[in-house]
Amino acid sequence: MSSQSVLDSIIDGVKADVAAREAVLDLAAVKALAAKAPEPRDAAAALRMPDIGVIAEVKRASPSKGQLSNITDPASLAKQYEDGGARVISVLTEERRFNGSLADLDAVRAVVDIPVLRKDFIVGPYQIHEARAHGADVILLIVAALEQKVLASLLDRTESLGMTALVEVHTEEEANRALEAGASVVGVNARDLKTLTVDRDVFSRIAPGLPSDIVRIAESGVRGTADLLAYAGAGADAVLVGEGLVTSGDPRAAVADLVAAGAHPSCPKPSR
Ligand SMILES: O=P(O)(O)OC[C@@H](O)[C@@H](O)c1c[nH]c2ccccc12
Repeated sequence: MSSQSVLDSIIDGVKADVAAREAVLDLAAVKALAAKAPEPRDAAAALRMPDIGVIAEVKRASPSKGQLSNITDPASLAKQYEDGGARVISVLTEERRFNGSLADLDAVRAVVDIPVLRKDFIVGPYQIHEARAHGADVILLIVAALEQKVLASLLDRTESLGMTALVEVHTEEEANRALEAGASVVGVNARDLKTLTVDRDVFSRIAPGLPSDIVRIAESGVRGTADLLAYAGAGADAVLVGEGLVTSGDPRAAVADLVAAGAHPSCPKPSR
């Protein structure tokens, strides 16, 4: 058997799940639903605001840790994140490894006023229209999972539907591909999706090389304010936090702590 990375095996499952959904609701039908969805909220503008933004994630489980939190009411969790000062809510919709769903996305989008990110492994246009149909304002595009032409066309499609693409990279080469595809919001994931190891220094190696007009998001590994400050020092506009919030016991307070650290005069500020 050839050696399959974690990412490859997740993508195989996602493709099977997308095919099953598309057999029930075809592309034309999902496009029609997307056209009737509420207008997208401007996430790029939210992320360009002063101070360090917090993107708070609804994350039940992960391939590296298994179950993280028994989230029975994702809408209430998202509302607590919003009350704590989050700028964007991320909702994992991948089912097999992250135990998420589009129902979680629906529930969250209905109760918050800030932009919502559909966090999934996007492999083709169907999921982009589907994200919009379920109210997503932002979608994640993972460079490591997409060929260059596909990445560029999915980015175009995302923007033509009025949404923002958060383009995720883990290496300099991937960062160059993201820029070449036209990304304006780049996320540097400290977690290598092929091996699941976390290295927070990946952000400080890649972010300074990005053009100054690019919004820079530091993803993964934020367990407290010290991690936020370190990412801010390396040029982050925002941090994306999952595990640290869902395991905190008080999600509103945990977000509020991060937001306060990011607004403190001693915190390095985005240079734009
Ligand atoms: O739970 P953490 O370490 O705070 O990480 C959040 C987020 O960065 C992580 O969930 C993530 C980043 N990129 C992804 C891509 C797919 C699935 C999940 C992710």
